[in-house]
Amino acid sequence: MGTDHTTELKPLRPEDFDRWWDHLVRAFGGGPASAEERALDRSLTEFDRALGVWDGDTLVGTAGAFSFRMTVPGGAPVPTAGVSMVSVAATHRRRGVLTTMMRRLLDDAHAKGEPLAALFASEPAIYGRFGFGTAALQLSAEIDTARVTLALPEGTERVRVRYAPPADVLAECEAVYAALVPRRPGMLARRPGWERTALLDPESEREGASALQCVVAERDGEVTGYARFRTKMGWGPSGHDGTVSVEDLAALDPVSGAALWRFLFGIDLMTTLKVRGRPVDDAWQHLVSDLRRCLLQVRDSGHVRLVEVGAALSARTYLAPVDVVFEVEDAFCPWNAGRWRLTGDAKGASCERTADAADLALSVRELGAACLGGVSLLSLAAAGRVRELRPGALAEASVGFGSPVAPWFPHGF
Ligand SMILES: CC(=O)SCCNC(=O)CCNC(=O)[C@H](O)C(C)(C)COP(=O)(O)OP(=O)(O)OC[C@H]1O[C@@H](n2cnc3c(N)ncnc32)[C@H](O)[C@@H]1OP(=O)(O)O
Repeated sequence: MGTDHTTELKPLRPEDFDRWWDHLVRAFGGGPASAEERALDRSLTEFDRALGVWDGDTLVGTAGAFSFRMTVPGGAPVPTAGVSMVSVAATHRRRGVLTTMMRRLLDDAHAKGEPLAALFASEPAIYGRFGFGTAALQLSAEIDTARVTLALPEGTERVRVRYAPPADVLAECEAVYAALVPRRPGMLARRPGWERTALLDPESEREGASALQCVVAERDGEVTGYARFRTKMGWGPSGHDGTVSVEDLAALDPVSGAALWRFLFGIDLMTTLKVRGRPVDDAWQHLVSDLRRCLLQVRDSGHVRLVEVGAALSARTYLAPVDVVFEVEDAFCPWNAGRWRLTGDAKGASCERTADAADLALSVRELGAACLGGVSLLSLAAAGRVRELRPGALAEASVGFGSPVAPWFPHGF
């Protein structure tokens, strides 16, 4: 299949992987990339879902999909194409190479029966045209731990926190991660091997910080949480001024989480705690004495596309009863366009084709933004992106689509 007169889209052959990966690294600025990362990416690449665009013998485009299952409101794991590895040579930009690759990736996901596709965007402006909506946000903070204190829940003192080499406790940490997957929309069940991405720790990317460190939380001898982090020493005019940067933290219960945060807040000689890529409703915000001194920032995280509207909306549950007809616009995946009746509640849902009059009109991008429960249809309507055609339908759908837990994408891909 050609993208223009000279280029051709082909599946990635294993013998072309190194060129393909080098192309991707160059498109992302050509920064240092370790042999370890290359080998891990190779092992995670699903060659039957990876694409290259060639101009003669020259590789000019890369893209691929990973087979995840993503949690939706209600807890169901929904097969999801994790779109990734997108790069187009600067010599061939803005000629439709990405568009051709996205066409193939979404057609393949549709043929496989995956109701959803998801991605992390290098630039949020790229993917709306392909029907992706910003479905999850992420929180960063820079906490002044010399002044901000924690109020700990009862029982925190019974949690033991111990250092462990990150690789030695990988299986226990992955078990904690897996137990958390059903609890939050956006969480990804992933194939074995993905857990190793958390261990990548090339010296060239540490910027003067320590190697990756890990502590686990234990209750009654069981691992109930973990934190992976780095420390970086600093000395200012008035003395110690070190920084702790949290890479990853997960806990099965409130006291295990509190014990891990207490540990991170209390490391001697450190005065700043940096966290990034956290859920917007992360619990530590309710433990701190002074949220203002935590310098919160929010940005987009996961972008979601409904590959199959009916299957995607019937896979989740709804906080309150919903019975609405959507008029959906979807120029890129026209099999979704038209009217769908969604009926559902907290127990389950169905979403079928209908000839009935529409209650709400919107594009598939708005459904992508709203489907994990983190973006309200009402707020999209306030921006003119959803139109209410039956009075009351907007409030009804907005409440139903909500989620008590903020959606969050646990890691990049
Ligand atoms: C999921 C991921 O992997 S995210 C990583 C994406 N990769 C990168 O950021 C690496 C550096 N950038 C690139 O490799 C390329 O510039 C890409 C992949 C972003 C775009 O590839 P191209 O082949 O130039 O895109 P293509 O020509 O198909 O563009 C399709 C449309 O998107 C628009 N578009 C492309 N890139 C951008 C952008 N960065 N910002 C806004 N719009 C964009 C084009 O203008 C075009 O619009 P049109 O249909 O109205 O004419």
